Amino acid sequence: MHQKWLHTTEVEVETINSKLSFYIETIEVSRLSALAFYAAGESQYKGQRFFWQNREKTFTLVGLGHAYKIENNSGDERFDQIEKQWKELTKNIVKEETEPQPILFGGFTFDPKNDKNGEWDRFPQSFFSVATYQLVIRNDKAYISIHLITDQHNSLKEFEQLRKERDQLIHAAQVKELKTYSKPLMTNYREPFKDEYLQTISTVTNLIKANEAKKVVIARSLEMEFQDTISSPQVLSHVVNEQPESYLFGLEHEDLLFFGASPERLVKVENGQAYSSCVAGSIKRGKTAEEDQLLGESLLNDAKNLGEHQYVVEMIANTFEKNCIQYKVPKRPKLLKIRDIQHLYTPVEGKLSPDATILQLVKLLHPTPALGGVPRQEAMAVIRQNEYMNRGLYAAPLGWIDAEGNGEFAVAIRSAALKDNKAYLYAGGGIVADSEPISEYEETLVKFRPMLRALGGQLHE
Ligand SMILES: C=C(O[C@@H]1C=C(C(=O)O)C=C[C@H]1O)C(=O)O
Ligand SMILES: [Mg+2]
Repeated sequence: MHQKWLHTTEVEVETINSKLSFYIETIEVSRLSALAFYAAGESQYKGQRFFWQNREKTFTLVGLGHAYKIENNSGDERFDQIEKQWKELTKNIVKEETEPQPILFGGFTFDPKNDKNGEWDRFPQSFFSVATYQLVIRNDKAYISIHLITDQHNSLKEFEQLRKERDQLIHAAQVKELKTYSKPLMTNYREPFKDEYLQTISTVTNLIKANEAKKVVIARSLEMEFQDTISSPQVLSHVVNEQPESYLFGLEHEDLLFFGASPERLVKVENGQAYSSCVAGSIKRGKTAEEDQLLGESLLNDAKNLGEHQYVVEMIANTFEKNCIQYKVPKRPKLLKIRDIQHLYTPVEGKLSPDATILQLVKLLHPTPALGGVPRQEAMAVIRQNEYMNRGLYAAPLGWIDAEGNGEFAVAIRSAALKDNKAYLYAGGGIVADSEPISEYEETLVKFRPMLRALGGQLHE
């Protein structure tokens, strides 16, 4: 395979606690499957990998190993802290010398105040890393960067070691390129707290009718068990093959893999331009083109769904109003059609004010009323009290930033957590005054489908 050396750089870093050196080397490789590169890290870097692909499939990112972790359990301060530490680490990086730049990838959990135990117990409130091996694929070009961040002065030997390993990983990825993966064999399927969930929907509609909130998003989980422990390239390969119209993501933390295929952008910033999307209001896809169109039209005219949607538009527009020099919001929603479901969709776009940043927008936007509710604090309290699970990263901001202020975060829905031979799938929906328990329940079944399919579980048609 063709390889071209691009740059080797050393940057000094001064953090509050220490002086570090940040070594970066990037090569361009002629052609590489992102998933095969991820799979090549199976023995050395299991538990320290990530995978990301944007909706348009113009940007793919894979990370193997943690060159540096930035994590915290700082509640409301967590966004500012991540931003501050990332700025410290990358302050001396000169863009022109390090293209593509080092990327920080990770997520913020949905609600730091949720203390329910379960699969998320060991996961911090914010978890980000710079990968030891970073693969970026964009404009049909693949770049692999080695990152070494160390307080040792003479690291040439260590760096030489990393170069050797990089070449082995590339070789292993080429060997694995055409590998196909089977579906896991499911042995058990549970729908925990189904009756409680139905009851909660009535409780919440009553709270809303009594004016205690206007909208609250209530979610639930499914549990599946498998004959064997599932590898994360195995599930990711199915997601990649089956969900072309979504953000695709996988994030490993110790023995947990969180993965999914979300249609929903929280925020993207590119050269000072910010983009968000209001996605709320749902209906299934039709079996024929005609039925699909009729369903879509009924969604566009349905008062309950338009109500759910409008709360999101108001809140996101408001945030752009305060953080942009100019911004635009279409008057009416369009349809966003993905494999299993169609949604009401309003894109929002604006030119960021000079002092606004992507992480500030993440902090202000999360959770939008598409995942939390209105008013925000009241809705969060209702969720904490009424949901029978800890959302962890489900419905939370997940994505990346670079050293220049560019980046993108999706809302991590249509997602699941995988641990050993068990999977926990998550789905919810926006509850408003006229929501009905059974139709909300059915809406969650449709929303579970992408992950059920990837995991080889039965589909509730
Ligand atoms: C909460 C989820 O989805 C959100 C809720 C929607 C709704 O209630 O109509 C639609 C899209 C998402 O913003 C989920 O998929 O779990
Ligand atoms: Mg809904």
